[in-house]
Order: sequence, then structure tokens, then C-alpha cells
Amino acid sequence: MSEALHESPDQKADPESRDAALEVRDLDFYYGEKQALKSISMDFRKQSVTAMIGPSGCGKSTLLRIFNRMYDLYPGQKATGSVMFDGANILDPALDLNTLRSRIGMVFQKPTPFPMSIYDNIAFGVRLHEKLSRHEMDARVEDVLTRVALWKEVRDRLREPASGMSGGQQQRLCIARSIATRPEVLLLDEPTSALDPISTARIEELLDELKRDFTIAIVTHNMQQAARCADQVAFFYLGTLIEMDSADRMFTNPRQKQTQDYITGRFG
Ligand SMILES: Nc1ncnc2c1ncn2[C@@H]1O[C@H](COP(=O)(O)OP(=O)(O)OP(=O)(O)O)[C@@H](O)[C@H]1O
Repeated sequence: MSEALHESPDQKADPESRDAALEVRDLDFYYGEKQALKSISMDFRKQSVTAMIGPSGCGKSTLLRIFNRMYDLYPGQKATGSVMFDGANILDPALDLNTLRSRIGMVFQKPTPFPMSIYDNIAFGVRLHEKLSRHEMDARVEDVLTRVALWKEVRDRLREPASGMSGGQQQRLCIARSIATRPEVLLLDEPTSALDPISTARIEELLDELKRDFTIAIVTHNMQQAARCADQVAFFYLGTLIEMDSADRMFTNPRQKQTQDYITGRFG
């Protein structure tokens, strides 16, 4: 593991939770005076998909954005508690953010390709972190485009602008771009809400494939999607984690009435 994420002895991960890539403990988050997350504690298991569900405004996206320290860009936003990742606390102000963001990738709701060629969309982030030869970079681009099932579609137009791709292709390109720096964790914030059903199905298949190598955290409003893709599901309400369990249990026999009401469409 990288030495760049600094580690202090008292921040070592609990051996009991060795299979957790992210360990969230007593996490509070504030937008100025407004508290958006309240005392969240949960683990995100390695090589699995954790879905975060809950009504609009319950704090799902806020939680996801904490994991790559997006809130740093906005004065007045503050997180307390801890999020342990590979022995370091993500909330630690001394953490190297470039390294963190190369190890925890993020994919947004709307496909956001850079205004450059398909090839450079992948190569751009890689160049910031690794010195690869031309041949190695070509191989990396081919590898990640193959993994997101785009290679055959775009191999003959790698130098063309990414903006000429369809929405579904652009989103797969964004996932390829995120995994090109070989992160451990992939965060996806409603990655299919702007896509048609066929593109959505391809992304869902892709998640199943990618979880062999990555820890995946996904925010979704789509209960069927959570049921299809997720291993664990966490239900949030008004900034609080109400319940977290295996997807099977959450969708068949949740412990809390609020969860039951939400997944059966009685509120939210
Ligand atoms: N920049 C901001 N400034 C102030 N409050 C904010 C800001 N962003 C989000 N909030 C508030 O924080 C709470 C959580 O928002 P968040 O976007 O995390 O919810 P969400 O569950 O992801 O919602 P949605 O499903 O609609 O995307 C909401 O009450 C929201 O109004």
C-alpha cells in the first residue's frame, strides 16, 4: 500500500474489521450551522457493493463526497469523527488529497467526460500519478476500456472528442477513467439516473464485474437497482443511518419500520 497516506500508530485499523475498506465512526457533517449527517458508523466491505438508499436530502451524497474530501473545496463545511482507510483517517487535514483521490475514485450522476479525446480522458489522470511509456499508456487505455466493455466500440476513434459519445458510453468512459489510476474504492453517485435502460443494465453488469477488484459504494434512488447490484444496503433518513444489512435481508425482512415503509414506497 502507498506510504503517501500518512499513518499514525493510534489510527491503525481494527484487526476485527480487516475486510473493511472504509470504516466510518461517529461521523458528523455540517454545512455551516446545518448538520447533514449525524453520528454515522458503518463499514464498507472490500470487494463488495454497498448501496446507500433513502429519501431525497437524507445525506447519501454528502457521505459519498466525504470519502474523497470534496468538502475541502467549500469553506464552512466540516466533518468530525473518523473514516479509516488503509490505516489513515480520511478526515485528517494532513492527508495528501491527490493521492487520496487517485485511490478513491468518483463517478457522478451526469457523465462528465473532460473536453478532450477519448484516449486523453483516460491518460490524463494516469499521467498525474505515474510515468508510463507510450506503449504502457496505450496498454492501460486498452485495458480499462476493455473492462468497461467500450474497447470494441471506440478503438477506431480514440483520438476523437469524448463529447461525441452517447450518454451511456460517456458514463462508461467516466468509470474507465476512474479505474485507470487503479483505485481501491469506487464511489458512484446515482451513476445511471441519466441513462436509458440498456445503458443502465450495462453499468450494473459492469459493477458486478468490477467488485472483484474494487470496493464499490453507490448512491441510488432505484430500489430494483440496489436489489440487483448491492451486497449490503444502508438506509438513511434525515442524516441518520437507520439500518444496514445484506441486500437480501433489507429487501425481504428489514428490522426497522422506516426501512420497510421506504422500500415499499410508502414514503420518500
Ligand atoms: N451545499 C449545501 N449547503 C447547505 N446544505 C446542503 C448542501 N448540500 C446539501 N445540503 C443539505 O444536506 C442534506 C443532505 O443532502 P444530500 O445531497 O447529501 O442528500 P441526498 O440524500 O444525497 O439527496 P438526493 O437523493 O436528493 O441527492 C439536505 O438537507 C441538503 O439540503
